[in-house]
Amino acid sequence: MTPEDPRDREPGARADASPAEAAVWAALDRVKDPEILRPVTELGMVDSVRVSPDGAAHVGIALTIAGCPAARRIESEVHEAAGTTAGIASADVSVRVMSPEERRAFTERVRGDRAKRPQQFGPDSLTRVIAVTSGKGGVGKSSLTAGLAVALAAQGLRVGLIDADVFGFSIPGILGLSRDGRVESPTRVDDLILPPVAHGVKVISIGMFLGDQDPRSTAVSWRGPMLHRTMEQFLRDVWFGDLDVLLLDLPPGTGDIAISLGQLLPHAEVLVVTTPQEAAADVAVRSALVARQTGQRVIGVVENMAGLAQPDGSVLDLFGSGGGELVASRLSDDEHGTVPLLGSVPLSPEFRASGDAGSPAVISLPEDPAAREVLRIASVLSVRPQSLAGRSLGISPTG
Ligand SMILES: Nc1ncnc2c1ncn2[C@@H]1O[C@H](COP(=O)(O)OP(=O)(O)OP(=O)(O)O)[C@@H](O)[C@H]1O
Repeated sequence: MTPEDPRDREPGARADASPAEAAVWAALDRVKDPEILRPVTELGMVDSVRVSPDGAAHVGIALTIAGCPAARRIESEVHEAAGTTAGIASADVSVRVMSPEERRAFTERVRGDRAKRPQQFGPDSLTRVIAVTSGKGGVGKSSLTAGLAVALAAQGLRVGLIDADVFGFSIPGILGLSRDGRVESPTRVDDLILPPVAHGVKVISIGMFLGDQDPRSTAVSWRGPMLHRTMEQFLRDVWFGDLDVLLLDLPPGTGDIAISLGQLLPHAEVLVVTTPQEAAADVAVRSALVARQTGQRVIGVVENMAGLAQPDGSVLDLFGSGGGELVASRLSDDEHGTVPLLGSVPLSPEFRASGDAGSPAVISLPEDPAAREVLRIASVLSVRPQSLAGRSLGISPTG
């Protein structure tokens, strides 16, 4: 046989496909790995496609691990894609687990050769990094960070979110990745850590690394060096792929994490969340000044928990008013320019309830006044601020 002899080729391989098989391959091009967000065909996960004369499609796939939720989802989406291809009467999918060699090749295909890999989010990275900070706890920083991340992803941006609030990690709950005391954990393929994806956002949280411990009753009481190492590992070993935006939910205040992240990500931009309470302004300003000391740039202030609309049309300013404006003006000076108040998110019981239910209001209740304001702030953020006025992020929406 000559090398060109078709009988030499792998049975079911794409190069050898009949028209019906080619149609199934094309349908499988649209099935994406739910964590890597790239087509399973491109990732080498489809072994073979065969269509018998009676229109039955037989698809063989190779997964890194079997039985995990992502694996079940890939299997069912492959089945659905093959079964609904025009001209296909029925479909079955056979699944096998990759060998260690195949897994190694897979991880290299995903992130490139370790030695040649650039540092994720380093100075040359095109990813915009936005750290969200606040002076006090409980001002809604995590809720806003999660809402902004989901809203940016809904605009078609590739978004990652690191929950660096080690003492009060609440992002998995808000994004529906935590149920009955169990937090969805990242998938590990050898030394590749793949973050779970929620509402289009790749999410990593300290709450995902507690093993069997219930996050509701587990306290992370680590000292500075341990926290620093964890943040370093999040930035280095968790594979986010090419992102347009990485959001970081910082713990409130000016502690070890804020300083570590300032050192690890000196080019990050900082968003300050505060309440309308003027008395809270000092502490919010201080959290922004720590970020500035490490070279980060404060791009704006968001006021949260502003006036609650009453049924009679009046507005109840539960936490006073003017706090956001005050923080923005205190952070504006000749050296740093004007720090804008990017928005004022009202109190909304529905916004809180949807966060508690793990279903962010920006998706489940986009007409809610708080959700609407978060969506508006996200659209302001997706255009570079003042110094590069009007310039878009330079990215194209993902399909
Ligand atoms: N605009 C809003 N209207 C009503 N409730 C809100 C609003 N924003 C946040 N909340 C609620 O306030 C509580 C605190 O919010 P969140 O956990 O986001 O605060 P935080 O600043 O991240 O707190 P910490 O940093 O201490 O973890 C949550 O129950 C959240 O649902």
